[in-house]
Amino acid sequence: MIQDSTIMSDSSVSNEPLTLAILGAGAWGSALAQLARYNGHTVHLWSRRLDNSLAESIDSIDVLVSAISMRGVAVTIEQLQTLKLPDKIPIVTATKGLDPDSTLTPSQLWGMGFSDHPIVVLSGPNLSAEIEQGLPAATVVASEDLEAAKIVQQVFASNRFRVYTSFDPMGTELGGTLKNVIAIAAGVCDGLQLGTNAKSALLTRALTEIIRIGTHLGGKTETFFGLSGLGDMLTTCNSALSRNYRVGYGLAKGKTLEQVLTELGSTAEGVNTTNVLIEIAHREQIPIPISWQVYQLLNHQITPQKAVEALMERDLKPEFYR
Ligand SMILES: NC(=O)C1=CN([C@@H]2O[C@H](COP(=O)(O)OP(=O)(O)OC[C@H]3O[C@@H](n4cnc5c(N)ncnc54)[C@H](OP(=O)(O)O)[C@@H]3O)[C@@H](O)[C@H]2O)C=CC1
Ligand SMILES: O=C(CO)COP(=O)(O)O
Repeated sequence: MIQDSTIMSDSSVSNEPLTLAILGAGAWGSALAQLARYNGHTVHLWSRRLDNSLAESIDSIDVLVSAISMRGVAVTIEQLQTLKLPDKIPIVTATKGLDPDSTLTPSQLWGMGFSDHPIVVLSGPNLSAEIEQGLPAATVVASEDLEAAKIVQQVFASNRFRVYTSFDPMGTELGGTLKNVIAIAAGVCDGLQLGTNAKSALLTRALTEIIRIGTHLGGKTETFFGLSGLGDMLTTCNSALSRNYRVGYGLAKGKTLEQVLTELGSTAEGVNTTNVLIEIAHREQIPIPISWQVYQLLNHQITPQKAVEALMERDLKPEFYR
């Protein structure tokens, strides 16, 4: 029998200290910087607010990591294209969002902007506050270029952060992105105190919905059952640390969206993602009933209570189609 250690060991990837640029010094960029430094790597952390230039930050780096919110991705790619990025280094995208102008994912934008570089998606159940406390967590690094994924795996993997590789960047990225919409619904469910049965039904049907549209967009079914899919959905939908969950919870408690977002004071990607997702679903004719209720709620077209009623009163059907 082949031993697990035989399958896992990989001597082709070196453990030597590397130099990284991490773009985005918000909650996630800072946590990723802490993980890389814990492994002895040098990190140039860049954001608009910090007093360092983008050109200096990418000088002589081995890996580029983007942990910028969705709204900053396209503009940062444009800025980087005017600079000299070291040849062929892996570009890691850790953003969970959809671009409102093109409806593309961050990895698609990076791939179009830097077609000579391997693109690696990093995504999983990774609440930054828990990671910064040193609590154990796991994630996925996915790329069509396995060697690049293995380099990124070595950069971040440690006794507190377990990193798996995957060949499915689209599925990995969409799992982390689409669950933010469902986290808003989960926050509503808990804010309205609908109970554990309702929450389980919501999350289970939401997974079916994510798989329906996620596979249509190119993700693999099994990826959505993994860490970056179901795993991240469970984390985000069950934690008050999640900003998307807090959006839904606040709306259920009668706050306005504007009030909730002001109180959060940081990125809740699910709000923008919902709008873009509905545009994609209409274009591609894919039914996504839970996300549709979230969309109506965020756009002041329905109350939280009416959204629940609408989901409960849909046409009856088999759970699975053959
Ligand atoms: N926090 C978490 O637990 C996790 C977050 N993520 C994802 O990571 C991404 C970032 O989240 P997070 O760090 O929490 O968010 P924050 O709000 O804490 O930080 C956002 C970062 O994006 C930068 N940014 C925003 N707009 C622009 C712009 N127009 N141009 C350049 N930079 C910009 C900000 O720059 P500046 O500092 O200059 O304002 C800041 O560094 C999101 O997509 C999120 O879904 C993924 C996993 C875990
Ligand atoms: O993606 C996350 C955890 O994996 C972070 O969730 P929030 O953006 O909702 O805080």
